[in-house]
Amino acid sequence: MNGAVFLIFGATGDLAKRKLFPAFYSLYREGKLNEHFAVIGLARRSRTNEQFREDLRDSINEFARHHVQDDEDWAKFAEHFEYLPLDINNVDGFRQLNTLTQQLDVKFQTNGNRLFYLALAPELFGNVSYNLREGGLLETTGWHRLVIEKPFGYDLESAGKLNQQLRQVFEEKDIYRIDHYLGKEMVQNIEVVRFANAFFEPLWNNKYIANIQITLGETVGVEDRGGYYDHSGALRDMAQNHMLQMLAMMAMEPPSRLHPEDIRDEKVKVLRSLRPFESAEEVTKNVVRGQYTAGQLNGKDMPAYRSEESVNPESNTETYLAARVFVDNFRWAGVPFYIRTGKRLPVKSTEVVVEFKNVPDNVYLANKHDLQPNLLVFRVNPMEGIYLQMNAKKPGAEGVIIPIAMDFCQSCQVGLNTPEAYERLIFDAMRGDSTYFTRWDEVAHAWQFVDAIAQAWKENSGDLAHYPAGSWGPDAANELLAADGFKWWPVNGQHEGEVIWASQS
Ligand SMILES: NC(=O)C1=CN([C@@H]2O[C@H](COP(=O)(O)OP(=O)(O)OC[C@H]3O[C@@H](n4cnc5c(N)ncnc54)[C@H](OP(=O)(O)O)[C@@H]3O)[C@@H](O)[C@H]2O)C=CC1
Ligand SMILES: O=C1O[C@H](COP(=O)(O)O)[C@@H](O)[C@H](O)[C@H]1O
Repeated sequence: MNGAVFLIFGATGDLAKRKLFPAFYSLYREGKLNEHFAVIGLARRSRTNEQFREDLRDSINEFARHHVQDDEDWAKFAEHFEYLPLDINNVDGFRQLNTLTQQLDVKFQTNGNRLFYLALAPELFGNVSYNLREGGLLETTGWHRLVIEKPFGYDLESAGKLNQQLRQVFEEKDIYRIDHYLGKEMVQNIEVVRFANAFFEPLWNNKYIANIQITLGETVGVEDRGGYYDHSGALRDMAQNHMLQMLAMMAMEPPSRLHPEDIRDEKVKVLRSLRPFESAEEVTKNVVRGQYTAGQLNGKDMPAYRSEESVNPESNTETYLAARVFVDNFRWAGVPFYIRTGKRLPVKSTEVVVEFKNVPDNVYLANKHDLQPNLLVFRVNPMEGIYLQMNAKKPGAEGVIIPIAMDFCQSCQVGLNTPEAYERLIFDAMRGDSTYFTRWDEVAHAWQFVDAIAQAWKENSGDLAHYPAGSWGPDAANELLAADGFKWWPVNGQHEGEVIWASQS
């Protein structure tokens, strides 16, 4: 690693405080950031370097997985951080920023490498990139990379405009679009489990898989992001990005090489193969949307979405979505992918369940055993691990078959040592590895797919179902699977059937 100056735009904001600064500290503590780095925090409000470093220390103590040990250690880390008040619309401020960056480049020997992290509202991305160029910040011999946060646009058209603005200044290879789900340990593990195991790879197709279910459930409501969320909803906030990215990881073909572009090529082929919804009727038949009303969660009263701060009291924004999606290619023809996400659900849990088809009518089925399907579950969040359910003979009992499980709980083993998604992604951006960032064509295909849903909803607000906070969403989401002869499998370690053996070690 040859060092870099990191310029964090939006350094006084929530993302910087909760995710970015803690990630820098963990990288430093783990030796992944050597002494050749500097961080410049940028935002409009005034802060001295000392105040900024105090804020930094508070955020690390509150949110980082490594806490600050002693003052000497802290001082060594903190001296890499400086703050400059800057309004991104003020080009002169960028010239001043360039001078400071050059000084830090010399001081920490970072070879002219610069990473610009835009933890800002997307409307500001275009101006920042123009002003980076006008301010001379791209005139060094090192590399220049732009890391940007979601949401990347509001629909295909706005995303396209945003992309054009960025591309006037940066090449695609230097744009790192964050989807923090791609930084999660178990999402990255999907490809390893799929492609490194002889007993999964041959079965990974429509001959053996009945359906795939992706659940991304949250107990939280909209917290202090009501203004943003009411404009976005679950479709744009979660489905367009995290859910379709996970679907692509599950469905993609094996890449020919483990090169970022090869992996992204395979993912984009999946997104291109999503069967589009051609009419409002198709959307109604395949997509359920809901909004939470007042309810109870973990014994506490929860307000209705429409009573949340900064939310329109008559809002029709969806806080829940479930959909039946098909990938129209040779491997997946006829296999439904069911996706669901919602706020104020009973548990925080992200899981992907692969339900295998049952064995043919063999001697066991002929004997009228009620065989449970085999399940492979990727537990992404908060518990991390892999769960495999199969059928076996109940010990001692005559002819009784029961489901047993192999339950690998990775988070029980490595616990706090698992790097946080942002830590991993900042490290990758620093190394120039774009594998787990989204390329423009992926983003564009994902928008194209969800735009058809958004358009149908815009024309008909009548099919918004309501669900009480603390429930699993509208009944229509169960009916969606029941119509195909399936059901949602329980998540968060609450699987059905008599599990007689679970290994947690
Ligand atoms: N918070 C989160 O968990 C997540 C956030 N994101 C995305 O990250 C981005 C940032 O989010 P978040 O941190 O929550 O937002 P905040 O509103 O908390 O922070 C916004 C930051 O932008 C700065 N800012 C605003 N206008 C200007 C300006 N004209 N010039 C310079 N700085 C400016 C603000 O500082 P000041 O007022 O001092 O100028 C502040 O530091 C958004 O795109 C969001 O969607 C994505 C996923 C999760
Ligand atoms: O991007 C987002 O993700 C979070 C959920 O992320 P997780 O890592 O906590 O599962 C979600 O709450 C937020 O609305 C969305 O913008």
